[in-house]
Amino acid sequence: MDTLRIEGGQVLRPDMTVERADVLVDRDDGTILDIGTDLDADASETLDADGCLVMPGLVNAHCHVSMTLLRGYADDKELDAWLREDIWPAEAALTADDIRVGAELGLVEMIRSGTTTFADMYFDVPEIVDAVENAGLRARLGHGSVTIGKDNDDAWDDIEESIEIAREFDGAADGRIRTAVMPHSLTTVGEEYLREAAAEAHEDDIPVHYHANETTDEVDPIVEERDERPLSYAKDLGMLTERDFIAHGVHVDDEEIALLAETGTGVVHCPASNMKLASGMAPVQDMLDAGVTVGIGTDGAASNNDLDMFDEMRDAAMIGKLAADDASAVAAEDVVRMGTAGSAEAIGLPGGALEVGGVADIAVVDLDAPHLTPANDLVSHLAYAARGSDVRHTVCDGQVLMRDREVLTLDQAAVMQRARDAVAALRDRI
Ligand SMILES: N[C@@H](CCSC[C@H]1O[C@@H](n2cnc3c(=O)[nH]cnc32)[C@H](O)[C@@H]1O)C(=O)O
Ligand SMILES: [Zn+2]
Repeated sequence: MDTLRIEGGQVLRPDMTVERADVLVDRDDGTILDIGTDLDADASETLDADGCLVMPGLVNAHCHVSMTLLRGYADDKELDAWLREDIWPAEAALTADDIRVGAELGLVEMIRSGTTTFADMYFDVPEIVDAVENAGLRARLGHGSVTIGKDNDDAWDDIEESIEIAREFDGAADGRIRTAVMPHSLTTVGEEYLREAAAEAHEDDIPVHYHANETTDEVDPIVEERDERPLSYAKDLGMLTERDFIAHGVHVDDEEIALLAETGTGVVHCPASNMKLASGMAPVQDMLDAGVTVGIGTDGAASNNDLDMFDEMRDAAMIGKLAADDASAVAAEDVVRMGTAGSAEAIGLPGGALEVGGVADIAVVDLDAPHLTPANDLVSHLAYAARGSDVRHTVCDGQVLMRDREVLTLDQAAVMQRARDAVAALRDRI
């Protein structure tokens, strides 16, 4: 058997306790064979975890990965103006090659910061599928559709593309890639398109993922026009089911929180994006109390401006306390759970916990740093003090994607240079 042993570290268990243990991985099927001390099998490969914390790979549950190219391109604006004035015109000029290199840049960034799994809404998805397949991550990918401002034929074409992409690539990369149908949001996609997209997705057991209740500008028109809250509208459209997941959920009232809990719909909290675009503060503690499945996502790099899930967990804890006006809200354990198991559950992919028989999606965090000293509480450190750059090794599906801070599946320097060149050419075109 082809095995990998991660040895000498401390291991974060699903109940958020930490114990000294080695982890033995079956590289053939990508699962964890054993966790403990004195594992006797001779491993084909070892990773040194002395002085490190071995934790589940982080799960970035909402991203637009190729937006790394637009990092710092337009800042300091609220959502609607930012999208319409800056982002959508720039995205209209992106080529398939740009999408590819932007995705690879994002994947390098994720691997370097211990993210093994992500959910992504973008376009030119075949490029992203191929990049993910080669880079070795796990992902739920989809084509984001917008219908406002388009004639009926173009609108249906965009919806059809989302459905076809989802059908074509579900199960790609030996099952590491799953898909979702991804209408952009409840206000940028018209009612008949949303209804059809959800019906077609669910016919094939494919989830629906969309932005919802991100800003009051998005909520108010729905309430005015329909006299119902956005998530009640989404439920009528058949888009609020156990397999579906929404991004943001900032402006949700108590009834909508109850709907999310009842239907089992996942919510992806994106704290940095919500702060940067001044969208608002999501009532995360209220959602957790109601039993809603909550994960964490970075959103695109242009509204963050990085893909570091450690930053995101800290932001989630901080803004969660402010929103609840309670320093005990959204505690360290809660954010670490949300950034791992909560995200995995929300997007319907395996991972987020280190368990025998579970997938071997693992981040090894180097604790030998001034900002992680002393080791009073390692879960606290993951939530409040660690950074993506503390990650030393990253493993996904049993394969080592980064060893001793060297990314093995992508040529980091070449990807960065191609990204710089792509953006120089893009700026000339715009
Ligand atoms: N097919 C669509 C593209 C949709 S992809 C998903 C879109 O979400 C956009 N996006 C990024 N961050 C956010 C956010 O926070 N809220 C809403 N949309 C966002 C992103 O720029 C991208 O255009 C089209 O042709 O316009
Ligand atoms: Zn988004």
